[in-house]
Amino acid sequence: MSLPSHSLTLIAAIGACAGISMTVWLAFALPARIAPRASLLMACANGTVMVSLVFRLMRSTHPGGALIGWTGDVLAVASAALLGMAVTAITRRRVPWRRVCATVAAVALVLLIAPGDDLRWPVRIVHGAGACLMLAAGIGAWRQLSVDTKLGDRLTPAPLALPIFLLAILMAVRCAASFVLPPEHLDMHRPTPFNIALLWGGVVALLMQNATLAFLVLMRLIRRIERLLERDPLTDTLNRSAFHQALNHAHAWFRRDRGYALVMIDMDRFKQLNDTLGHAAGDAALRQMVAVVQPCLREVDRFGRLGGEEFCVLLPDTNIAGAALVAERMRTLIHAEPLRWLEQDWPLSASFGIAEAAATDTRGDEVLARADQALYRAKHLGRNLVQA
Ligand SMILES: Nc1nc2c(ncn2[C@@H]2O[C@H](COP(=O)(O)OP(=O)(O)OP(=O)(O)O)[C@@H](O)[C@H]2O)c(=O)[nH]1
Repeated sequence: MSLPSHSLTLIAAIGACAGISMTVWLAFALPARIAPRASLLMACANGTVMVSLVFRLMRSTHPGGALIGWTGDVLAVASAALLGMAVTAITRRRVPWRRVCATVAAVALVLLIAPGDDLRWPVRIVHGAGACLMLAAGIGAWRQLSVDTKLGDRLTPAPLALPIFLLAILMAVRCAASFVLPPEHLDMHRPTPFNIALLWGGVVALLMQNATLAFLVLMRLIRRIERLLERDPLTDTLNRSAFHQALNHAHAWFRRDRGYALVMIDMDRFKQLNDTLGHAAGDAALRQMVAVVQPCLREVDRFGRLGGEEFCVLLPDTNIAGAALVAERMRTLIHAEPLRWLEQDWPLSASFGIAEAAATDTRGDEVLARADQALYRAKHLGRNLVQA
């Protein structure tokens, strides 16, 4: 029976895929500086795959070179560890450097004391450890993608974690094969159907892994750009256009029987603060006000800056009585914490106007206009007040 391809061609294909991927990830990490930490780890992982393949091939051509074989094996485990760390870097923030380095060092030590003349031992140790590392990375990626609400609203974790699990399965299969197959069949040079199938799996898994990680990096980038487009840079609340979008969305739901209320907030005598303490103090007061009222809000509430020192909070599923309670709590908290600036305290306060969506409102802007009128009344009645 003629085999579909020679194993050496497939090993070269894995090396070429790893080399091309390494170059792309290096371009991501260095000139483009896109997710530099994860990209650099992916470049190192692919580079290590390439170098380890060369060393492990040399083991067959230099059968006596125990050090060559050992280096190739350690690099193979290191490549699995680096791939796992890259996945962690892109899905989580903290990479467990110490734990992974200790695992690779322990595997290197075990490989040193294992019988060098029997290929089954390095295959068991390298692929057993590699499978465990990839499994841990896959589970970590799955968990993180399941709880990551920023990505979770668009992506499901299964297709993203799948290539990592595929690599873990391939490594586990080769580890298991070392208990069943005769040692000479474990040499990947030999074009046995098992080796060919495993090598094809390696090519596919490597390509899928790189494509998935690149996709995740791009998703993060898109999220960051979207965030920059919708956020106010000073206070990190929604900017005017993003808030209006949220308001229109809430009003569309209101027509389907989901009420909402608005709370307009305007800092009192802010011009005086700016003129006395300076613009930087004014900016600090705005940031402090936002930080102080944030704990009063639920996750579904939307907080936006409409301009200057004027803000608005959208409270879904809330009536006017609920909005009054929230606004009163905010008012008390703002007033309780003066701005500490250059060793002096400046009293802060804000006025509030609240309104609830009514059946006669055709657009969200009409509710906003009512909240604005209520705010005007609060200012007119002496400030530091909530008005409906
Ligand atoms: N520091 C700072 N000041 C701002 C910002 N945006 C607007 N302002 C200032 O906010 C002040 C708003 O002043 P007014 O509209 O007169 O309001 P006010 O002094 O708070 O008076 P009342 O609302 O009636 O209590 C102006 O001096 C603006 O220059 C900002 O981003 N940072």
